[in-house]
Amino acid sequence: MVRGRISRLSVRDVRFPTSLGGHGADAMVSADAMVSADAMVSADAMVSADAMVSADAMVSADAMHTDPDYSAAYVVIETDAEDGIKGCGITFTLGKGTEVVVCAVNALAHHVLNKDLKDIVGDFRGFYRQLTSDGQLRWIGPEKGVVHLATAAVLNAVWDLWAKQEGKPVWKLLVDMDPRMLVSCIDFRYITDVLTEEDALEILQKGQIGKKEREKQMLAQGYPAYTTSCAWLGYSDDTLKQLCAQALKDGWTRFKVKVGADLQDDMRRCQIIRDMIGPEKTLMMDANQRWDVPEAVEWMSKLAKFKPLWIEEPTSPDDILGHATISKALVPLGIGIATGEQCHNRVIFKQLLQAKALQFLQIDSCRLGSVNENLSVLLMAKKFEIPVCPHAGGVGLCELVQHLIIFDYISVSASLENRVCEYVDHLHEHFKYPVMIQRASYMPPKDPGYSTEMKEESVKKHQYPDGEVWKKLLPAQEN
Ligand SMILES: C[C@H](O)[C@@H](O)CC(=O)C(=O)O
Ligand SMILES: [Mg+2]
Repeated sequence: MVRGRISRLSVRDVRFPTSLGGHGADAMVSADAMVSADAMVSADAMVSADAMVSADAMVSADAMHTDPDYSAAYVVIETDAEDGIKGCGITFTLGKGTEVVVCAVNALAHHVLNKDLKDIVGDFRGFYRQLTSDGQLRWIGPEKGVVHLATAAVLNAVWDLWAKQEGKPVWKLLVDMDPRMLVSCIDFRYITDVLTEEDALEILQKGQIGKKEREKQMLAQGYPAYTTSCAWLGYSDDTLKQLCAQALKDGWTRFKVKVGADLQDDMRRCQIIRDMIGPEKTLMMDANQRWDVPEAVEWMSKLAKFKPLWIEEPTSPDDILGHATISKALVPLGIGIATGEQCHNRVIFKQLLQAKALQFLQIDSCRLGSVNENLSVLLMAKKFEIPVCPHAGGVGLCELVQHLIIFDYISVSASLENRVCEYVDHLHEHFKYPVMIQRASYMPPKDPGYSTEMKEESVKKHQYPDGEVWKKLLPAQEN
């Protein structure tokens, strides 16, 4: 039973210095500037202040994410109910970006404070619309960029609170929810030309057939995953080989490699990985928006010999027609286009689908407007029969998105064909309910909530700029 009035909202800037080990880097970092990847295995194995590399030292002219300190704007909402249950929400950012998102969360807070949770979830579409239509904040969106990341953090906290009060993990809350209620959480504004409320209801009603069996299957086998942990651009060949060998030992069969900085370097690294994983295992490539459209086609035609399943983010995430052109050129070579981790909202996804611009759709639990907007994208993907292969990694993205993709399989897609969810092996130790991977698959979480709650000691230690970790690092940065 949903209860309580939201009495408090707090938001904190939590940053992990992952860039020190080259983790998460999708841009080349000069060898001199690099700190050994081994130095940064966990937050506790912190590198010393001397090892801190200034961002400027790493940035090259065509840099993408050279120094990604994985970070989160971490929102906690409390209610006046006696149960003391809190809702925790995050959105994923990189370093400095967090302080901007924190401001936006504070600017949105008045929409949540003093609201009854039952009124929020009783008209979730209306509440979503209220947050995304704030008369003044809308101008710096709408439904995109910082303000939308902030919306995601707040709504993720609301979903966590709701699921915790119901005593269910979010995936199960969604699976058990009546299709009409699910539909009532979605804002269909701007997408009714491809998905109406009636279409959504029909898809969800069809999804009821065989639901119990699929739930059992998920609980027994989990949802298939691929790993991005072996081949960040910041890793040396030796680190790549070592991580790849370990991943093979651990049973991984699908691997993603970062490409796009230097063709000869890509050729060498892709050859190393193919040699290690053999011809049958799956290889994906990720360019993180590196190329212009013709360049993407040309570059990928050269990497085609390594048989990638997809090229991810070949160009600007906003260039829908550019993606369509690339897709037309590369699909005959057996390479699909994957994109979504920086897709602003459901409208961009709608157009990517309409333009046949992607073969794999990558939802992101913290970029779109939480579960609400992700539901609309899952349903559109189903309508267009495009497999959803979520973006995860960062900090907490695996924890959240597993709920969405497990729900998608049980209640929407009913298929595992060509579907796989990203996994990155960083920072899970900071979560109270970390993901569980078995046999290279996500095992459905059993704890109530959205797996968003962080350990308080981790938050305290990594809070920027006054957490213990940053107090040690910052003086070196200032020198
Ligand atoms: C900056 C991030 O690490 C980004 O490179 C992640 C990404 O593209 C992915 O996981 O895919
Ligand atoms: Mg990517």
